[in-house]
Amino acid sequence: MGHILAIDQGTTSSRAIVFDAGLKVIASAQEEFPQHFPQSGWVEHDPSDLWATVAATTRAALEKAGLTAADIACIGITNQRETTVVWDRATGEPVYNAIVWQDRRTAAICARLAEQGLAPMVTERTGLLLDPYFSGTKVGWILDNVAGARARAERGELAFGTVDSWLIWKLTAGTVHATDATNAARTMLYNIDRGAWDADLCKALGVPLSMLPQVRDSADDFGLTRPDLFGRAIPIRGVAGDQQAATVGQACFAPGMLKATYGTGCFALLNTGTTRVASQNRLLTTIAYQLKGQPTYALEGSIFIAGAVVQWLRDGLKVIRAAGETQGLADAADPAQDLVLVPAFTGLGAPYWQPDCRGAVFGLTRNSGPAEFAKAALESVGFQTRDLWAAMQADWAGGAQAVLRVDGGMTASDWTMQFLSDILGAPVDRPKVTETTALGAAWLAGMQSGVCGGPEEFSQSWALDRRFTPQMDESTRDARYTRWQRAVQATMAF
Ligand SMILES: Nc1ncnc2c1ncn2[C@@H]1O[C@H](COP(=O)(O)OP(=O)(O)O)[C@@H](O)[C@H]1O
Ligand SMILES: O=P(O)(O)OC[C@H](O)CO
Repeated sequence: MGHILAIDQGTTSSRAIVFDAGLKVIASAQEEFPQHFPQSGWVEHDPSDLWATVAATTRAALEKAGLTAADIACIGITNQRETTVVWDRATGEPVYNAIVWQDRRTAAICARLAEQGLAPMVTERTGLLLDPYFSGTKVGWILDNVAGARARAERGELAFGTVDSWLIWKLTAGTVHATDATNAARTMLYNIDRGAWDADLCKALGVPLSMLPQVRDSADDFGLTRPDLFGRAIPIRGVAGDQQAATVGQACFAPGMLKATYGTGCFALLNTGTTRVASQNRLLTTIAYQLKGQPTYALEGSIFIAGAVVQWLRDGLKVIRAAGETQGLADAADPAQDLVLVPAFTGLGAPYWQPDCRGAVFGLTRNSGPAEFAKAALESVGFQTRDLWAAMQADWAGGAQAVLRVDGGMTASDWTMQFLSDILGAPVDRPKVTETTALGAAWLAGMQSGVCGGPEEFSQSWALDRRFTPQMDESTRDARYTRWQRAVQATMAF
């Protein structure tokens, strides 16, 4: 007893991590699953793959830890957000593949709803922008494109859930249909002021209220796992979307605290406390976490390409074999050249929200080669973060704290973290524990079960690995950022 199991169901893989009561990682297991791209701009997952990899990695992590279910006090779940699953309540069978957050198939639906004047209501009530990124239009698409689905949904036979709800349903043998407030806040169907599903938005998007899960706190009772799954029923006590779980895992509990997670994309969240802040700079307003019925809000900036630009150097340009090689190349780049890469491979996210523009490189010379490309690629991550940082500083009168906490796979790159600090003109803190997302989910569950202490005690356990401090002089910083802004404007104008 006393151990905590975190399930981290991500976009490309599922992971299970066993923590001890002191939140130290004991063992972990990870499994990738297939991505389906049935048409350009469409991205799907098979919900049974999500479930099978979660069940398998959970068993594998327990085995590696040398523990059984009897040693596990509770489970915390964290998940890729917005991804949409619709299933039959009686059979538990999905009616369609999961439509993934990256999927753009509902762009035309969003454009039509915008023409009807829905955008202001979406932003006012949900804190989001009317965009295919979120779940609402994906649910409508399934009901309108799967034969008989709408009629079945209207008869109350179908259930909708983000990935957390789907996993809870499977783990509890269909006895619990629930989600937490952070995941609900990403659906475009949830009123973040009233803390309830919004009947008007559900009507406008054609989603019957009967399909929706019950919304609970992020630390709450989400039922017991089927005893036969892991050998004993384990209580599920924590749930949060992955970027929110990382915010919690980074102990960003005080207003003004800010984290950025650098994986495939980058997601920055600024804690704005119990007051909701409306962005004037095209950031999202979201729920960072909800404890004891009280939501804590955040401003969020989402960048779609961060670590993915390094994958492009490796798999697209083939100028590196492994991500770690970028550092040596960037160091070797000709300082006289100043390539600017705008990695709008799938459009630009916050604060531009330009789904249709595509990437560009500026400043090429005959001497531009792999080293200059690598340097420009790593720098693009810093520049994009500065865009978010500037929007956050402008949006929040409280004044964002002048330190950025970072996590995610790409923070392994010291070069990128140093440039990030240089271009922000602010310290960048990398913690010792980089399993921040799983840690956040584990803590939520552990606190709810009484295994872990409250936010203050957890904050004290946050430990610094390395602080990067700005080395660039101010005029260089300003000149370089101005050049980036010109490059972005030129890319969007093309
Ligand atoms: N040393 C490194 N230098 C630069 N990028 C890196 C390095 N190590 C990992 N990355 C990038 O980090 C990303 C993986 O981070 P991870 O947090 O596992 O992402 P995700 O959860 O989105 O799959 C990859 O896109 C990879 O290119
Ligand atoms: O699964 P990740 O880490 O790519 O995160 C995806 C985000 O939750 C999408 O909003």
